[in-house]
Amino acid sequence: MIYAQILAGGKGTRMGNVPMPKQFLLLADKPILIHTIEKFTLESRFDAILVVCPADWVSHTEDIIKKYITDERVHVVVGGADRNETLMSGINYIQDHYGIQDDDVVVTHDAVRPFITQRIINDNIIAVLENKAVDTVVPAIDTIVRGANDQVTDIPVRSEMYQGQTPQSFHIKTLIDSYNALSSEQKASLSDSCKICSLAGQKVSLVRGENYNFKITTPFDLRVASALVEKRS
Ligand SMILES: Nc1ccn([C@@H]2O[C@H](COP(=O)(O)OP(=O)(O)OP(=O)(O)O)[C@@H](O)[C@H]2O)c(=O)n1
Ligand SMILES: O=P(O)(O)OC[C@@H](O)[C@@H](O)[C@@H](O)CO
Repeated sequence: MIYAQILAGGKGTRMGNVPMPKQFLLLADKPILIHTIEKFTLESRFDAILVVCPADWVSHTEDIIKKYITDERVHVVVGGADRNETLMSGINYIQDHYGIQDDDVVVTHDAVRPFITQRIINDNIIAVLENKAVDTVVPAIDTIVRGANDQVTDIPVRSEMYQGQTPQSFHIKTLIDSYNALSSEQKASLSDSCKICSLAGQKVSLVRGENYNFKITTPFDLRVASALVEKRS
């Protein structure tokens, strides 16, 4: 089976003083989350599309899905305290509702990257059917500088530097085994799901993202996203 998992369990604290987690804010005529779900419903190879949201936003999430989406593959799942706990809540849902087979894979995506393209989804599906873990990246445009205590400690070669996006796609059994192999300190330090696999010694393949597939994190990002949507329509 090929699953999609949309990670919508965050609080959006960097968005500042807004009335709801950023994934539920309107982008033009509908919530950011709905734009993202729509892109996944266009892909017929997904057997199920899980939307993992905060526990106290389940009924709101169900309401907006009912309003905007007619695809019966979409299911709402309760997320966790951090992003990887949310990811694993979705995996537990798959285990409980469908069972996990040897060749099952999942394409996971941030709810707040609504400009994902069908090309990126397709490349992730193709890559994850041949590899255990896949990351979507764009080449670093700025030079990346490593620093500590107000001092430069390293300036890595830029052509080897990328910025991580999502989707991040996994062979599900490998993801579970890799996650279970981590210590609780390692789990707490992760800001990225592919790192689960790389810390566990798994190879992670790269798929080309798009600058357009940016994450809406701050009020500035929301203004850029709104301008892009308005220009398109
Ligand atoms: N417990 C969490 C935390 C984050 N996410 C999701 O992971 C994606 C990317 O994370 P980020 O931009 O960091 O979202 P937030 O954690 O909501 O934002 P912030 O860090 O500003 O609070 C978002 O779609 C967010 O909903 C999640 O599913 N579960
Ligand atoms: O570190 P942040 O909380 O901004 O983001 C966490 C994740 O969303 C991030 O790991 C993916 O978007 C891809 O790197």
